[in-house]
Amino acid sequence: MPFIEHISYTDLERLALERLVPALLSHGFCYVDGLLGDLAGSAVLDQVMEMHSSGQLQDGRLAGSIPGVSRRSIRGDKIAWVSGTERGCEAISFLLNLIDRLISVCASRLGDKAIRERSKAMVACYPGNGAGYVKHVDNPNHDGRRLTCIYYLNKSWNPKEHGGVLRIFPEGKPYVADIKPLFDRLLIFWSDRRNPHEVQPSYAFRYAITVWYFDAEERSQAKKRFRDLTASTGQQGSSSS
Ligand SMILES: COc1ccc2cc(-c3cnc(C(=O)NCC(=O)O)c(O)c3)ccc2c1
Ligand SMILES: [Mn+2]
Repeated sequence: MPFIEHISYTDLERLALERLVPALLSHGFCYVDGLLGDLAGSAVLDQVMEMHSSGQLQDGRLAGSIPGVSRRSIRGDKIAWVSGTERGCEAISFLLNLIDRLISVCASRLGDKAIRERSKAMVACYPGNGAGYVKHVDNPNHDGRRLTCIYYLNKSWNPKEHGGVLRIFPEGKPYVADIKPLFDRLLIFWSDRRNPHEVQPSYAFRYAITVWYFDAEERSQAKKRFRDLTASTGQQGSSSS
């Protein structure tokens, strides 16, 4: 049996190991362009636009309401949650499967062996009326979300005209990172307080698909806290996204 001099990684694994993992460890965020290619990327875009035009995207909710402050002034997106098995989501399912494989390779190198599950995919459209999303942290209080992955779908996006830049304010760093929501771009960042971020006002339809990957231990602790809370207050626990 000849000695195998090298293990041939697939392009996906090479991308994860040589680009994504080093960037996540050093900067806490990274993005990849041309993830699916034009054909598959356009198939995902077509399915998202069909969801939008058929009225399947609803106003994005907030984790908690603030008296006297309109929800829209905080986040103006319209969203739908998909598992990928729905009819008309075949291309979205292909995308989710690819991101799952990418993250599973990364997780083993990020010291996060416990990343075993993720949220459903949040299909979002900022309607282009100047709405954005104020500066926030996705997971400020240990709800289990470890990585945020956002796949952008916006062809010929010009921030000067359309705005809609995602600005990340990496904790403790002297710079901000402005990420254009460009077609076939995948952005990955730590979901916790390391990465406060905002969506600047958008002046054209701005499509994205987001999935959050959970740290299994933190997620189960958060679910336990939620069960204890609802048991002690006697409220019906709402299903969390
Ligand atoms: C309680 O139910 C829900 C349901 C959905 C929720 C979605 C978000 C969310 C968080 N971050 C972003 C973001 O940062 N987007 C960056 C970009 O598009 O470039 C975004 O678009 C949406 C927050 C809270 C939610 C609560
Ligand atoms: Mn966010």
